[in-house]
Amino acid sequence: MARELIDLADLDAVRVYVLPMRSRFRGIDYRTGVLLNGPAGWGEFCPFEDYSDAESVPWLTAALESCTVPWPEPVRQSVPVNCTVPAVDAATAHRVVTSSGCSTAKVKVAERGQTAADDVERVRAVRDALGLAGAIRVDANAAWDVDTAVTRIRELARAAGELEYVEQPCPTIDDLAEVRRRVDVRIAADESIRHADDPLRVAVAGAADVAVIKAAPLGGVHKALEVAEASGLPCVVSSAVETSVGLAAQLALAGTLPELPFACGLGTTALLDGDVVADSFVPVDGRLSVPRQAPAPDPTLVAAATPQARTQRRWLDRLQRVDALLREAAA
Ligand SMILES: O=C(O)CCC(=O)c1ccccc1C(=O)O
Ligand SMILES: [Mg+2]
Repeated sequence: MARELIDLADLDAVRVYVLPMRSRFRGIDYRTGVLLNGPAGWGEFCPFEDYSDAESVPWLTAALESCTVPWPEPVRQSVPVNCTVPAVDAATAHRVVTSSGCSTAKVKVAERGQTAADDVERVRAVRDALGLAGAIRVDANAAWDVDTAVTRIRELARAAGELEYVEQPCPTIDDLAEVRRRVDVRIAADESIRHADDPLRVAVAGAADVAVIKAAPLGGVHKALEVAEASGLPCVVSSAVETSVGLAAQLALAGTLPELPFACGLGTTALLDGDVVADSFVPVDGRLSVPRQAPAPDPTLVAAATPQARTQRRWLDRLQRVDALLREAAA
């Protein structure tokens, strides 16, 4: 596959966008990225601002894959998704769930500056909004040590009635394995599976019940499918809070996995205030369709999301530097 061989100068369009987040998420209030148009359509390059150029290389590989080669044949036409509840107050959490129409919710917990009681209240509100039939998973983004994780998971499981899984309670694989032995809630690995060259089967075996995979940081749909297979675990595809252009690749991945036993973390356009495509990927009855290619941005929406020249310059420079690294790696 010659997807990384396209010259950036040969792309038909390169557009920088900035969209506000509805609530602060992962410490950010705005999402920024670059939309690329190539021979096979559109792709999105949107590594978080704190990522190094080296860490951003697979994000560019994924974006170029999307605009230069077709995705593999999907095995399903739509996928169930969760709504994502940021570390907001209980009333807001209730609204987020109710307005999503999803029957699975992923709740952010262990946010810096908040208390265990804040998490319990948020999870109670989410259960109230979902009803007993809904599923609740929580994501601690590696914030806890082992003992804290064991205590908090038990508290949150009680508040939720039942937890479907807890995502990345602790930073290391060894910690995950120990927490997994001590609680009877499933453990999902997310941050532990960020690089396609992580020695997966060995690393995650015994430490997790579920693997969270993302097309962009793993270098695209094809690469992420290999990672999924190597993990030997049931997989959940989760977004990087892209626009609908980048989300399309994640949906292609979710549509192609041989097994999809859990809802995916792809209901995230709700986290953004706006989109760059007219027909935004908003879940209907808790599901999203699997597209065959990324949707084309709407010129009016892109114009409205275009930042000032300084921000454009910064992102185009970043794109050039990461592209240079990608070429070095391919040479
Ligand atoms: O999985 C979801 O519901 C939404 C995506 C999400 O939580 C996320 C989005 C960007 C970066 C990290 C994460 C994460 O899962 O930790
Ligand atoms: Mg996570």
